[in-house]
Amino acid sequence: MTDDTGDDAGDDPSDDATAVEDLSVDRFHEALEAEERPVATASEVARRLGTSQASARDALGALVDRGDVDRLDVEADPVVFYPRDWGALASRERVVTFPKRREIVVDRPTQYTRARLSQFANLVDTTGTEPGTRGYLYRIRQEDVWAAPFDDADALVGALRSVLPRRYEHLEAWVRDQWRRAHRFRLYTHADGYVVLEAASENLMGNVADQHLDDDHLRAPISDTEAWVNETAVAAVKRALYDAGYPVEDDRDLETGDPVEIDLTTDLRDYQETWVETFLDRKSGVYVGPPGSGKTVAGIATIAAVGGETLILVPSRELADQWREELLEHSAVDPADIGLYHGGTKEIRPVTIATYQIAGMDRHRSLFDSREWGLICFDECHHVTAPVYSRTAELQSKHRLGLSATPVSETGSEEEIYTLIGQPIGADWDSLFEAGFVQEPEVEIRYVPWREEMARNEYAAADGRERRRLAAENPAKVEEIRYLLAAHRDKKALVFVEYLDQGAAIADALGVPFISGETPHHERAELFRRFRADEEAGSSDGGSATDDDLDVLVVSRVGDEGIDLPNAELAVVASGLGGSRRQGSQRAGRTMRPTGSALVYVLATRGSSEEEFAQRQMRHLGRKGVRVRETNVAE
Ligand SMILES: Nc1ncnc2c1ncn2[C@@H]1O[C@H](COP(=O)(O)OP(=O)(O)OP(=O)(O)O)[C@@H](O)[C@H]1O
Repeated sequence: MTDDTGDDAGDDPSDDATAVEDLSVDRFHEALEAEERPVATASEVARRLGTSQASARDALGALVDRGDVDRLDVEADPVVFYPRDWGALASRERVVTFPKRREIVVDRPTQYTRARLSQFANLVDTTGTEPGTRGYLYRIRQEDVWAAPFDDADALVGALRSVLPRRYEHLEAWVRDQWRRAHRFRLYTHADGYVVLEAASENLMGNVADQHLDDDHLRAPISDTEAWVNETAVAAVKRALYDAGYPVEDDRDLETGDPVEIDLTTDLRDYQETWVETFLDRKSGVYVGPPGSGKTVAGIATIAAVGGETLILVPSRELADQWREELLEHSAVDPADIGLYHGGTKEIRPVTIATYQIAGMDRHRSLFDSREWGLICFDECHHVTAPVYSRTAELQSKHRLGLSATPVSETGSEEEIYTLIGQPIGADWDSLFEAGFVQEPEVEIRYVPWREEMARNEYAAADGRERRRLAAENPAKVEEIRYLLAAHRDKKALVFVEYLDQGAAIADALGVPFISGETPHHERAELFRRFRADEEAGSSDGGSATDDDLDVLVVSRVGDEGIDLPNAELAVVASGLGGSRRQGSQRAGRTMRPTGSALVYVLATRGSSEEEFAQRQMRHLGRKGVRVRETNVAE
């Protein structure tokens, strides 16, 4: 271990006394800001404060003793210092920019700053445990710039400048470049009724469009910069150009819906108000929150605020009826203004609720395609299947709203949802748990259906141990694991399995390592080290994961044998429900940190003996005072 000593230790010692007295956490923070790094060595702090390295080190040592700053000794490197908690730095808002990474850390952001940032940046993470002391990490991604609700690049850059402490030329240039990309292609309706793709230059039409579009996407060129679009390929054209980095503006003319009068009768909670305001600003987005967090109610408030004809798409008829009831409960809408469009009922009203199934069918297409909806709301949007996506992508609407407990679709691609609906809004689950609106369970049992006919049949035909194994290895569990990891992407997770084949298959599907009894000891030790590494590395590189870090491990029984992974915050028990009760609660215990913030999800195949085991285990845990919740996963 090397200390950060010596380089300028010979400075005038009279500096030292003043520096030690002077160095407040605030000044340390200013030094970090100037360095554009979340950590700093004593030499760097000394340079920024204009004092000697030795005195800076002493002053930092004093801050460490007071508990405001932490230090990390990195082998063969100088010691680095970093604030223990961004939130403990000051009671006022603080914005630190890392322009190269296009990241912004805001400590105690005001509502204004959060609202502004949400227009052009994505909330990646929050740190700290108390709501009032949280640090917020935002990242500006290209799709955030593309979807930013501004009239022009100047207005967007103006918004950027209004929250950042100073100007960042490169960052602004990048933002302008991304903005430009999003305004190079446009679709419009020709006076004769057909759809035209227009490029900003001949070169774009010749190179970009030619390279990325298929022959059947365009019918014929109209000019050097315009082409006649095959009307069944509108969505495909939008998708292909989006993937090429050129999102298309859609200015097609469609029949305009009538205004709708709906008064909300329920008072929104603060966070719901923020969701709705953010949505109105952006005109599109996905409300992402845990089950029961009030997405439907926020959706109804959005319908009321938009006040235009609304199409609500839901996965099942039952949900269509439920939506109708919720609309009546939370708003003063006239029941005659709500139409149901599914199965035998085919009503189009100011607020129409239809199933995805109908929306994806060719013969109902014109009903949806021929008008411009004020708002389309995609409920449970992660369940939307690919054909429905391509169909609804062509639906024209002024506003698109998705509701989801996870932004990841069943095809495993969140890009799809972001492209077709909009950016996630309100993904900060922990604050909902903290505010007590939604109770975070300690253990949640999720009953997973069979999704593959073959697996279900095999199960039905088997017996004894084989039957138990097949229930344990239900392939639908893989999607469920993916979903849970995505919903908690900032948490370190362990996935426990009983069977080696299953472990290997899950690890393969997720692209993460699998540790079993067959894994050589040194490899196992190395993987555990990388899983634990983040906490330490987090302080030396500002929390961004290095290539070496592991966030997810699939572990077979060996994981149960007293290994110590204190930073695991999430456990998914994919199989092993036939095991002893002791083993079950041990698995739960493994991830329960002293703070009690770990979550355990137990997956049980619906209609199998796993269900019974899970319930028995649940009663056992319940008696021990553990909060347990049961959830049925939709088919
Ligand atoms: N602002 C509010 N005031 C009072 N009750 C509310 C409010 N928002 C939501 N609720 C209630 O909380 C419960 C959950 O709300 P809601 O159905 O909107 O959640 P959700 O996130 O859509 O849930 P799910 O994902 O299960 O569909 C409902 O009983 C609803 O009436």
